Amino acid sequence: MDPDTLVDVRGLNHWFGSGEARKQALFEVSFSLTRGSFTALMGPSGSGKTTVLTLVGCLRAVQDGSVRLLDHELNGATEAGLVALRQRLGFIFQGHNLHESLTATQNVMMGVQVRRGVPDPLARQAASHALGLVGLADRAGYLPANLSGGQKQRVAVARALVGNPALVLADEPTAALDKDSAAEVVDLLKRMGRARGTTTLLVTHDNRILDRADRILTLQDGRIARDEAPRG
Ligand SMILES: Nc1ncnc2c1ncn2[C@@H]1O[C@H](COP(=O)(O)OP(=O)(O)OP(=O)(O)O)[C@@H](O)[C@H]1O
Repeated sequence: MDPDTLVDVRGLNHWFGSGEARKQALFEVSFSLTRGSFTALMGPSGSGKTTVLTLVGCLRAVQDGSVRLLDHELNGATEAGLVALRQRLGFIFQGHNLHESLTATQNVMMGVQVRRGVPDPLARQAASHALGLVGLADRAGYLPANLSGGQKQRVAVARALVGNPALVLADEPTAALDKDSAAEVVDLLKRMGRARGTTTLLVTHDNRILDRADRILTLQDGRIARDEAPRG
């Protein structure tokens, strides 16, 4: 695999259900992601975007085809191997998924503490730094209930990036946000990705994100229908 390639997906097929209900969701999907790139994954509802994201994110087992991530083949990998790889990724899901009983800092600390053996003071220091980067230093002690939607999503961004992941996978991170907050969150992801060399794959229906992506992959009925680089 090219050393600049972080993710290489080849001939990926995926099925859901069994017996008569068995339905193919992905058909021979192939693409690769260069280190440090910011890629939007587009496509109509049901086209397979989340399925691709969860397969690349080691959240489901690869059934057929090849997914190479960080020089590991996911097809046939053990659960322990998948867990270890998952710990090197950052996830941002729609609706932020913050723990309501934990402060912003504590939520972000969880992004460090998924890796065992990180002492509390170090995790806290990293979390404070990450919250500063997303412009929330003055909200560090707030519970999610006291933050706006955009602020919560920025906490989620900080949590995803705090462990310095090689790859950030985001599933519709701006869906619940107004135009300005959405632009802010995307710019933030992009800027922090650039600064740290993080690769980002972002599933979205949001057309506003398109002109910010280095590359747009479009899925249609489980197949890659288009692969565009907007700025050539
Ligand atoms: N757990 C599941 N069980 C059965 N079918 C599923 C499951 N998850 C997804 N599917 C089916 O697989 C196909 C792809 O779904 P997927 O969620 O990947 O699409 P998507 O492009 O992310 O859609 P959306 O934009 O609506 O989230 C759809 O036909 C969907 O119904």
